Amino acid sequence: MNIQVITVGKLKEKYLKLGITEYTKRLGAYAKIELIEVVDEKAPEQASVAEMKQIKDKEGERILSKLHPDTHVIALAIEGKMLTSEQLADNLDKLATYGKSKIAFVIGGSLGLSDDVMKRANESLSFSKMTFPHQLMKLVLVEQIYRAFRINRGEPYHK
Ligand SMILES: C[S@@+](CC[C@H](N)C(=O)[O-])C[C@H]1O[C@@H](n2cnc3c(N)ncnc32)[C@H](O)[C@@H]1O
Repeated sequence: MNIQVITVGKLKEKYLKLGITEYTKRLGAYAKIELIEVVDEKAPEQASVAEMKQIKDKEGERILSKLHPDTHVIALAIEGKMLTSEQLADNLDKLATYGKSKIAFVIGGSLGLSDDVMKRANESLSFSKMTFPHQLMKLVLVEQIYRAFRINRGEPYHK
């Protein structure tokens, strides 16, 4: 399975980089994982609704340009569907069974994902009703993808 994790902006915090690198390395035993960072747009402090839409649209175009037409896209969104780790694992297992070998998880920038990205997404996934910074979300996501593969292999993983 080829998994893309697409995020907006450059990851700067060292502690997040370390965690993401660690889980990406572990995931390498199960899948081909590609971390893609698209350039973010500078958002003014007091952006109008129109300016915010413009920013999300520009970032969205960059995200969409990274997606192959065959890719099954899972957008991370607060208002998306909440799953248990076992359900996420089952979801990935079913996608593989149906021949979906390209999966992309997409995380929005500070203003979230554009309407076009949400329309392109095959499903949306919520990690809770709380708002997480996008870079921290990336770390939690790669850990959960790793956990999903361990669950599907029946391998021990501390609860
Ligand atoms: C700082 S948040 C954006 C907040 C923005 N106001 C919104 O409502 O989308 C940046 C990105 O992190 C992801 N994210 C943050 N919290 C999340 C959650 N609880 N579940 C799923 N994704 C989340 C989403 O992809 C979001 O676009």
